[in-house]
Amino acid sequence: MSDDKKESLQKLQQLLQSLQVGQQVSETSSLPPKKKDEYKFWKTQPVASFEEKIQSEGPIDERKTPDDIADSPLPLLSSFEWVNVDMEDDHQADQLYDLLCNHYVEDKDSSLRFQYSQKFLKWALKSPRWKKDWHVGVRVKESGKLVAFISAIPVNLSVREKKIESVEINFLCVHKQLRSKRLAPILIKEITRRVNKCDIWHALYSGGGVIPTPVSTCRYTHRPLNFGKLYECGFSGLPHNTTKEQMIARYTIGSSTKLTGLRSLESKDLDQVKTLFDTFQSKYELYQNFTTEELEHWLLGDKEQQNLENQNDKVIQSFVVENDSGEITDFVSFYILPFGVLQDNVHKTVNVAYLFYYATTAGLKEPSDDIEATKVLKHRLIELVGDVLVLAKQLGIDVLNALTSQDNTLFLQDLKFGLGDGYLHFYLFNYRAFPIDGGIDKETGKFDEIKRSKVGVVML
Ligand SMILES: CCCCCCCCCCCCCC(=O)SCCNC(=O)CCNC(=O)[C@H](O)C(C)(C)COP(=O)(O)OP(=O)(O)OC[C@H]1O[C@@H](n2cnc3c(N)ncnc32)[C@H](O)[C@@H]1OP(=O)(O)O
Repeated sequence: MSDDKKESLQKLQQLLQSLQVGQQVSETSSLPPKKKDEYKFWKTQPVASFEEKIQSEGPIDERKTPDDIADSPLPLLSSFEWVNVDMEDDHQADQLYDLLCNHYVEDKDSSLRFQYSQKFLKWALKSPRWKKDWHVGVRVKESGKLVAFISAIPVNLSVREKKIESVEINFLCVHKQLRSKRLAPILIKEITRRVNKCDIWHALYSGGGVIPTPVSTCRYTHRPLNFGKLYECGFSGLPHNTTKEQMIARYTIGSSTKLTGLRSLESKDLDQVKTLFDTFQSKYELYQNFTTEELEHWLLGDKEQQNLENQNDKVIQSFVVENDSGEITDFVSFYILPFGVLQDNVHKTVNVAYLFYYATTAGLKEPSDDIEATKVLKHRLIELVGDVLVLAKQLGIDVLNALTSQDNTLFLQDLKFGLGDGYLHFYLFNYRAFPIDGGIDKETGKFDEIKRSKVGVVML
């Protein structure tokens, strides 16, 4: 077959892929596209505007001090009250689970919704240096019902060469019956106030909808592991002229991992993993600087998960490759976050895993030329994530999702990840930054292994 023909066949396959896999959940997909002046809240906030030509990077607002910040929250309607949701109290953690389970992010046709378990939420919200005061809820005074939530956790970010003390904002949620009443801006102002009171002035957040102004945009991709179930749930469709059996065969994977020395990550590996990770991450333009304690939390789980009898029940799964000399040459991790199937279906959940952090020594030292180093890295990542597919399948995962961030575009196609229809936009609060490559072509939304992403953060 000529190269031209091969290329057009490949393009056709990619197109088919993008049509068939993944009704990706799109956060804030309810937001209609708006003209820039219609962002009534966001145009009052220290964020870059759409039309702005960034001249230099740095904070937007002039430096304030915590004393300049109001001591009390904005008032709510008299029937509601501000509360801290205590994630150490199972009953309150359950109320948050309930709110998110019924009102958080859904796909476009409301057929799937993220199902963050209590275990997951405790891990996500109680990372080192967490504060109860940053788990902000709104309750109905009379019934005590939790109807809205927003959270922050502390993070030490790097934006290119600058280190920025920040928070990561997540789990913004308003009960469906209270939507479109401008409660979200009040929650955002309140979390900003509480974070500013701690002398922190910047934040990282992400979402599926466009607001002013993404610093980077990545795309979701999906690798079916149980095509039959995904098809039955309506998560994946059948491409023209194919049968379910053919698709199942296409996505079949081996039953055992291939890398010699691959095993679960243990606490004793953390120092080595940290050194490896720091080196690997520093090539990105947006990444988090983790302490060893943070790495332990994010890769091994909180104490509750570390103490689980069956480690397969952990929402975070991490693995290392150890060579004959006892050196850790690679690590890779994924987290598990099911979707609840909302419509009447034989299946109640889709078991979804998301590729999380990884690092490898491959391509770091030898060979020295860039093209060769990339080939070595690509080859290793195909092996490493290839084994993740097997490990995830063994845990009963139906689909592995990955963004086009990190070095993912090097292996996505080889490992049969298909383009989803969801994007993830990354935002910085009170910080102007030049755009950061998200691994996709801005015009077509397709990924390209030549154009690698510079985004090294992964958000839950
Ligand atoms: C220094 C520290 C700083 C800390 C703060 C940093 C910033 C953090 C920012 C938050 C990062 C969150 C990260 C995550 O958790 S992303 C996950 C977001 N959650 C969901 O998608 C769950 C399902 N949806 C809902 O619960 C509601 O629809 C939400 C709560 C999203 C909006 O409620 P509602 O639909 O009832 O709307 P409203 O009438 O109250 O308000 C309308 C205004 O809100 C703006 N809006 C809507 N959705 C989002 C969104 N996802 N990020 C930022 N802004 C958003 C919108 O443009 C409009 O403003 P403007 O267009 O008029 O200007």
